[in-house]
Amino acid sequence: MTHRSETVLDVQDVHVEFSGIIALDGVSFGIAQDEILGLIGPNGAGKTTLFNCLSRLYHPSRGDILLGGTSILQWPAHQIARAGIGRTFQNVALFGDLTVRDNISVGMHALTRGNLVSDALRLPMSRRTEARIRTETEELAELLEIADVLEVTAANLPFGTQKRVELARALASKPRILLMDEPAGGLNQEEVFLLGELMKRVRTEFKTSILLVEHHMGLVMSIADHVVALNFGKKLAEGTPAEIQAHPQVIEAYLGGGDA
Ligand SMILES: Nc1ncnc2c1ncn2[C@@H]1O[C@H](COP(=O)(O)OP(=O)(O)OP(=O)(O)O)[C@@H](O)[C@H]1O
Repeated sequence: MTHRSETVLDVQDVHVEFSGIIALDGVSFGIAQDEILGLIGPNGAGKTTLFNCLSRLYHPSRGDILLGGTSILQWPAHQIARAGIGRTFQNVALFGDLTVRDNISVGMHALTRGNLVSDALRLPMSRRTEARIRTETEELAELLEIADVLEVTAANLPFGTQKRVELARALASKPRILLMDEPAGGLNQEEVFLLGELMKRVRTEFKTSILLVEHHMGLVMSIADHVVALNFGKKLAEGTPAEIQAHPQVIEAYLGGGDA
């Protein structure tokens, strides 16, 4: 076992049931600071259900989820970015008719609040705030190698580029933890490799912990620091990628289910 630093997010004994089907059965694990944690498991293992609990779409019937020691279960889903949790979607959820610049800025507006009076009067943002958003948008675009398409309408971009725009938007709200739902889906081999490199750079530059739910084992095993394997709603194993790849029950779960 490698040493892991203090946890940022703690999943504690989470239990979710859908009219008799137990989707998660007492799952517990933690995500450390600046860590990329891969969450894997065969079809129906409970990955999406857990992801949806973390993004507050589902509410566990038992257990707790703590971010920086505070339960997130009181936060409504639409305020989760404010709580410090960013996310990307499996099929990319951008504002297709907005430019890349505006899509990224939207993520920053989630954090930028005027006071109640200026909100009520719908006063424009201060010039300083506008300038800051502009600079930060451009810095993010630079990092994610989309600076050359900042003024392009999002819907007109290739899927792989749209994914990077979505990642930039999620990072714009400066999350403590970033949830990524099958980011490799729909990408070719080279794009998956580039995505992995990008995620490592994001982690280093932003000090963001990343929870990666992913079927693409090559990606998980090459970039995750720590892996949690689920099966039938329970945690089967956790450890380094090498430990998980060699874990007899994990191998059995994948081979047994015919899912790789
Ligand atoms: N909304 C729902 N209503 C009823 N049952 C559900 C619902 N969502 C998930 N389940 C069930 O909960 C279990 C876990 O499903 P979940 O989608 O979380 O697995 P998964 O690991 O994400 O699978 P996959 O890799 O196929 O996406 C499955 O038995 C599934 O049928």
